[in-house]
Amino acid sequence: MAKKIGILGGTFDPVHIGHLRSAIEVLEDCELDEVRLIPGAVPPHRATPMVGAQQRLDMVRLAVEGVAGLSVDDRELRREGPSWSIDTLVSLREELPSQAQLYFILGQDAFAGLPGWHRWQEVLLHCHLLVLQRPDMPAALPDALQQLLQQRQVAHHSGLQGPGGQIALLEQPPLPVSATAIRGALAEQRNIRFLVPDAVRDYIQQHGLYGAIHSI
Ligand SMILES: Nc1ncnc2c1ncn2[C@@H]1O[C@H](COP(=O)(O)OP(=O)(O)OP(=O)(O)O)[C@@H](O)[C@H]1O
Ligand SMILES: O=C(O)c1ccc[n+]([C@@H]2O[C@H](COP(=O)([O-])O)[C@@H](O)[C@H]2O)c1
Repeated sequence: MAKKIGILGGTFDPVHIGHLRSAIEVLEDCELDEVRLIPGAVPPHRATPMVGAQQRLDMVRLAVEGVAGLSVDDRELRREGPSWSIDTLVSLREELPSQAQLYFILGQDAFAGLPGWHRWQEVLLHCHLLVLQRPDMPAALPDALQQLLQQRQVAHHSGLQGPGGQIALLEQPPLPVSATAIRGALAEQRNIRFLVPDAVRDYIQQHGLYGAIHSI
C-alpha cells in the first residue's frame, strides 16, 4: 500500500490547538500514516515572524511530542533563502517512493492566497490539497482558484486518488483560534492556557516571548 503523508506547513508563531486539532482530525478522517508539521524559516509572503525560526521549531517539537501520528520536519530551517513550498514538495518527493500520496493541508485563508505562491501551478504536480474551513473567512475565491476547483476538486476526500493532483475541501468544524489572537492576548498579559499545549505555554513564559512578562 502506498504511504499517505500529510504535511501541514506554517509559520507557527506560535503553534496552537487550531493547528494540532486540524492535524489530528485530518490524520484520522483521511486515514493518513502520518502528518508532518513543517515550520517555515523565512516566510516569503508575510511580515517577519515575531519569534525566530529555531524557537518556533522548538515550540512545534514540544507540541507534538508523544502525539501518535504527528511529527516535525525541519527541512525549511535547513535550507537558505525563502521557504517556498514548491521547494519543500520537490525535496520530499526526492525522498519518498513515487507512489506515496502527499496531502498538503492548508486553511481556507492560505488556500485563497495560492495563486500568489512561487511556481504555484507546479504545486499539484507533487501533492493533493486538503483545504480546511476557518471561521470568519470570506467565501469568495479568486477566479484562478474557482477554475482550479472546477478542474481538480473531488466531492469527498475519500475520492483523492494517486500521488497528487486533486483538491478536497474538508467539512471539519473549525476552531476559532489564530496565532495573531494568541500574540495579541500575550501582549496584554492575558492567560492563553488551553489555546496552546502547556509545554508551549511554559516555553513562551520561560523565554519571555511575545511580550509575556508575567506568569500566564
Ligand atoms: N484554527 C485553525 N483551523 C484550521 N486551520 C488553521 C487554523 N489556524 C491555522 N490554520 C492553518 O494552519 C496553517 C499554518 O497557519 P499559521 O501558522 O499561519 O497560523 P495562523 O493562526 O493562521 O497564524 P497568523 O494568525 O499569524 O496568520 C495555515 O494553512 C492556516 O490556514
Ligand atoms: O511557496 C509560497 O510561495 C507560499 C506562499 C504563501 C504560503 N505558503 C505556505 O503556506 C503554508 C501556510 O502559510 P502561513 O502563512 O499560513 O503560515 C506554509 O507552508 C507556507 O510556506 C507558501
